[in-house]
Amino acid sequence: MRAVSDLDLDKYDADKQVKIICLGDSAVGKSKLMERFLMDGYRPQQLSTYALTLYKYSSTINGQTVLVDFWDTAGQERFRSMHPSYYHKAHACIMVFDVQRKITYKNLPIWYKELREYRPEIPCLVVANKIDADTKVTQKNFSFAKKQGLPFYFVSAADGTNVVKMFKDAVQMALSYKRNSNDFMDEVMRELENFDLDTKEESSDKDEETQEGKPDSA
Ligand SMILES: Nc1nc2c(ncn2[C@@H]2O[C@H](COP(=O)(O)OP(=O)(O)OP(=O)(O)O)[C@@H](O)[C@H]2O)c(=O)[nH]1
Ligand SMILES: [Mg+2]
Repeated sequence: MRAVSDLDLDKYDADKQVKIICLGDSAVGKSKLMERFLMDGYRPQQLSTYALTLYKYSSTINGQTVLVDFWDTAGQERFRSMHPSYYHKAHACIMVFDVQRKITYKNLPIWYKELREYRPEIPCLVVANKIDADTKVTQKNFSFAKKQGLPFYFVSAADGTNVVKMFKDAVQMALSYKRNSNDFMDEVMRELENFDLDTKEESSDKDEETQEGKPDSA
């Protein structure tokens, strides 16, 4: 088994190579989302059976090939803390919770705090997964993302809803961050404000959180 420190992190300095990490409680669907997105044509490359999985993705954007490494872990999540090298040189973060388990939403501030300790500036997408399990859930107002000024996505790894859009945005944001440009991020934020997902408007100002920024378990 290779230790994370053995990985060649310098490669992420190359122009068109980005690293995107995934955070969130255990069983929210991080791995299933990656598998859903990468299913056709890209096979996950497993570096370690229990510590870290690296999913390789390449895409041609404006005639240029972009290489993306999606980092995914298992196991450590239960401590809600990652090894610093997990964050090292990451260009974007996908932060996932499970709409079926409120606690995973309430834990987002813990993940977000640690992310910002290591990577204060990188784009971070907030992802509500498993919306297939409850069609009404998209009417709920999960305000954490809005409060933090982060892009928010309702997705389902099971039926694929919004998965490609979310990942493609993540790649673009990572590239845009690498180029020190906020243009794409601004564009996405504008677009998501008008994004409808074929459902009703979110109307209520009600919050899923009981205490702002204070999860009820730590
Ligand atoms: N209904 C439904 N179930 C899902 C969805 N995504 C994942 N699951 C289920 O949730 C469970 C956990 O998914 P994983 O992708 O393994 O979760 P994870 O976040 O990678 O979990 P760890 O590796 O333990 O951190 C599995 O049983 C999946 O089948 C989804 O969109 N809808
Ligand atoms: Mg996993």
